Amino acid sequence: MASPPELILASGSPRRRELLTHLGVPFRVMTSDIPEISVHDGPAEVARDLAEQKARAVRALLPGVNAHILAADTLVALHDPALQDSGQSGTILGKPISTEQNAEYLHRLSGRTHRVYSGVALLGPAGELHSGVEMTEVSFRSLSESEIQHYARSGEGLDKAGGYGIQGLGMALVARIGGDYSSVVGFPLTLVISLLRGAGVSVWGQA
Ligand SMILES: Cc1cn([C@H]2C[C@H](O)[C@@H](COP(=O)(O)OP(=O)(O)OP(=O)(O)O)O2)c(=O)[nH]c1=O
Repeated sequence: MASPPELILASGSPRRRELLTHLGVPFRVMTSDIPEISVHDGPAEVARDLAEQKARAVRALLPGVNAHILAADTLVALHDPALQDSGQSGTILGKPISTEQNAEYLHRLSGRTHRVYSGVALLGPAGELHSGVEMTEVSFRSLSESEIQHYARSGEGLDKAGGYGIQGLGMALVARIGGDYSSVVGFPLTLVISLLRGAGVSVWGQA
């Protein structure tokens, strides 16, 4: 009887590792560098495509290994209707390169609603690829300059899309969210569970 495929998390994110641990499925972590892709699709397609690229990049490091490879990508897109006319709606905010840029992001998010997209890809041992995207709307309260500077100087936002972490100090920036919280943190558990079960992986005792 062939052993079942192992699960590999193609991510260096400690948050993704922690969230996957909640599902109780044994896994190991492997990372790779992917080329930043410039696609002209919307943010949902970019997130899905980057997740698929991450999974494929780790698969390339493991030729012939009997494994499911799980990857994700999270991005923040401005969405406020008030930005429509200025053409800014849909603008993607990646990880800030400095605390100054982090503060600039917070100015753009302050008092507005934006969308967080998390793409997830699961690449099976025979190359079967299943993926999906989860969108959560996040509304920031109106932030004062000193609050923006205080948060940017904390450094919490520097390794996070949009320059904030809802699971940390960033919780104090948020007025409300509409949708999946785990997706904002970077790993939409509902989507991950459905992809894993779809591939025959048992989660919480149910395949
Ligand atoms: C919006 C938001 C993003 N994030 C994180 C999730 C992701 O880790 C990160 C977005 O960058 P990603 O490129 O999605 O992921 P990563 O570089 O951290 O890790 P890897 O590519 O190896 O999987 O931002 C939070 O932790 N909290 C938040 O509130």
